[in-house]
Amino acid sequence: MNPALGKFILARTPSYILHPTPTMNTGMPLNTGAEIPALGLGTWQSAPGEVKASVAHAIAAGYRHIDCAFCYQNEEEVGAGLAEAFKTGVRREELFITTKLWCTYHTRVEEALDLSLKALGLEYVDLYLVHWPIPMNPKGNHPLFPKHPDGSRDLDTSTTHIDTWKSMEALLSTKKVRAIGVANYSVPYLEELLPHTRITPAVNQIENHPYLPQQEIVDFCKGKGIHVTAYSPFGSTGSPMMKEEGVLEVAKKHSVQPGTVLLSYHTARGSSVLAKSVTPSRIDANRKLIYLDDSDMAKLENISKQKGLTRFVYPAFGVNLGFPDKQ
Ligand SMILES: NC(=O)C1=CN([C@@H]2O[C@H](COP(=O)(O)OP(=O)(O)OC[C@H]3O[C@@H](n4cnc5c(N)ncnc54)[C@H](OP(=O)(O)O)[C@@H]3O)[C@@H](O)[C@H]2O)C=CC1
Ligand SMILES: O=C[C@H](O)[C@@H](O)[C@@H](O)[C@H](O)C(=O)O
Repeated sequence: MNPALGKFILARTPSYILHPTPTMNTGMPLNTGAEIPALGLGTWQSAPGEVKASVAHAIAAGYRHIDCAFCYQNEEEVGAGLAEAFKTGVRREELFITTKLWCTYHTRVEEALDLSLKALGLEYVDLYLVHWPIPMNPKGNHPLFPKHPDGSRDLDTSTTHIDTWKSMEALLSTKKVRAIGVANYSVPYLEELLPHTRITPAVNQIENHPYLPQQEIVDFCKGKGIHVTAYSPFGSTGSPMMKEEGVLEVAKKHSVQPGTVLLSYHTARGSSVLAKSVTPSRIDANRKLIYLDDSDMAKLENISKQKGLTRFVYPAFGVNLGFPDKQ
């Protein structure tokens, strides 16, 4: 097309077409050909007695993406919430369910998946993630969090996350997973893994918010066709980021709640995002996403430039996970 004509058309195209407002179920493309809904309900630290109702409420309110993990020890209750939703006529294929391989199961990948599927009451998950790239002793003093007498984590050094990935790849032919991916992978860990993969991870799920933009990972993943899902968008437990001044300013400008800004920050970057709540009114409020323009994003990006980086989730594995803020 003639460049001048292109410019003319662009100048007259309404901005809502150029920058369509994302919705909670905007599908974001994965390298498998499937799509992941922009917003997912988180279930970490959703207590027993609360999580069934929160999952059922979220699905009734329109959520289609639920994030789970074996180590959250609540998959059975999540499954009860899913069963409730199915009773109302929601079909399995309308949902996008993620769960994760826990560290003490790196040498028992299919066994771990089967345990999660049984608890969730599902025949398959849409996405199965390696929760952390650190294998832990499967025969230690605790099934999930084995420790040495000095209190340090009991790691399994007889295997590596590359071996784990090969077992993940083998799951695809079982039809019990639609896609496989990783979580908490830094650039150095991805660089170590990718030369050994037959299947590129579909997703890298990482902590992400204006206090921890992790632009280097977001850019690296984009270049490799790996979709980024952001976790702890509110700063995790107690949602500390909701009170951040820069976030409040952008929220005021758009007449929305700070949570809307914190969630929309990710869709503006092409990432999906997980928001945890067990409170019905918050589950409802978190559905709203808006379009943030370059000036909004610049303001949000400025927060960590001025205040420094904060990482809220960093379990004491006792190894260098390769994140620049933790060197
Ligand atoms: N792969 C991984 O290693 C990790 C994955 N994740 C995933 O990401 C999800 C989200 O991250 P998470 O760390 O849980 O934290 P979030 O950043 O989602 O924050 C959760 C906290 O925010 C509160 N909250 C939620 N919505 C609102 C609202 N509208 N107004 C005020 N407060 C609100 C919740 O309270 P309440 O529930 O009481 O309403 C809870 O205290 C997890 O649940 C999990 O699924 C998270 C961490 C690590
Ligand atoms: O997904 C949430 C987090 O990764 C959580 O599973 C870990 O932080 C875990 O509690 C640990 O101590 O290793």
